[in-house]
Amino acid sequence: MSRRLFSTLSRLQHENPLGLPRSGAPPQIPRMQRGLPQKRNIKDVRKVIAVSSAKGGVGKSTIAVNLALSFARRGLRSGILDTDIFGPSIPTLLNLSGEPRLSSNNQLIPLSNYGIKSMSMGYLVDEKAAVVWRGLMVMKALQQLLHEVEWGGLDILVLDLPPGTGDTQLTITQQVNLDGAVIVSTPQDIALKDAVKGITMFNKVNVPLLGMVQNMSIFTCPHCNKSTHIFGSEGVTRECANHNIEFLGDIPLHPRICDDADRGIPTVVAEPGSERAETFMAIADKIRVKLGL
Ligand SMILES: Nc1ncnc2c1ncn2[C@@H]1O[C@H](COP(=O)(O)OP(=O)(O)OP(=O)(O)O)[C@@H](O)[C@H]1O
Repeated sequence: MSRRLFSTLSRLQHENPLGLPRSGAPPQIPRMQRGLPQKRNIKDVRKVIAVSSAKGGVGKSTIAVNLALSFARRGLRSGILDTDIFGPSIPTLLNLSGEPRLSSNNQLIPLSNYGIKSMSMGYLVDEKAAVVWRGLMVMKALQQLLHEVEWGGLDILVLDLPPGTGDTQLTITQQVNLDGAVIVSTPQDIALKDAVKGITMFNKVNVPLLGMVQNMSIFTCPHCNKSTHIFGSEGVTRECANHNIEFLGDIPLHPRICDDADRGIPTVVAEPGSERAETFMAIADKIRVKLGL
């Protein structure tokens, strides 16, 4: 972990983990700066996109990592930044672990696998430690993940956003110049309601919506070959039409996608010739063209 991040977090975490005043000592909380922070570019990165799903568990990280890998397969210098402080998935999905090294100017050096660079809170702290973090610690950690990583020249960086439309998502959209956002949803009404919240948030902060991806839309039984729309079929296309957003593609519910993710070899790498991998590639191509890459 970066020395600065280490020292700030340890101070906040160990001296006063819940921010309660101690007798005789004021809480060790850094002063907040007044006003909104300035939006900044991420250094040495040409295009930055966010993959978001206001609802949890709909496959956002799976899609984000497969998109980053698809960009790399097209010859782009690609990376992924896992901004989920409380439940980072990227270390598992890329089968990576260990502490990142520091560059000579004290920046975190990304960990790489399958031809993409990655950074995640999961490399820096034990997941159990972050669970008790207060808002300020989360914001501080996030700021460092966003602006203290030495990407060393990327064509595209995919930000894997945590679920929701709260503080973390707003901080990211307010602190980073995003070139666009991709919304992931299942076709289920309860997921779509949250997806619409995500659309509203990105519209409010003037981040262009690159499109929506429908995940887990169809399941084909390997025994009888019958296809079923477990969560419905048209939900995402309907919301795309309602909000004038491009429908980017449909990923099926398939046990191989889940198994490959769990063993740290995402679909695009594990079964590159499969229809599923081709779908990820086709979605990445649409995004690439929209971004002019
Ligand atoms: N199309 C799919 N077919 C089968 N399993 C899938 C598919 N997409 C995602 N999964 C599985 O669903 C689970 C949730 O996926 P994932 O972690 O990508 O979702 P998420 O939206 O990022 O979740 P979180 O809210 O925790 O960030 C994982 O076990 C993943 O392997």
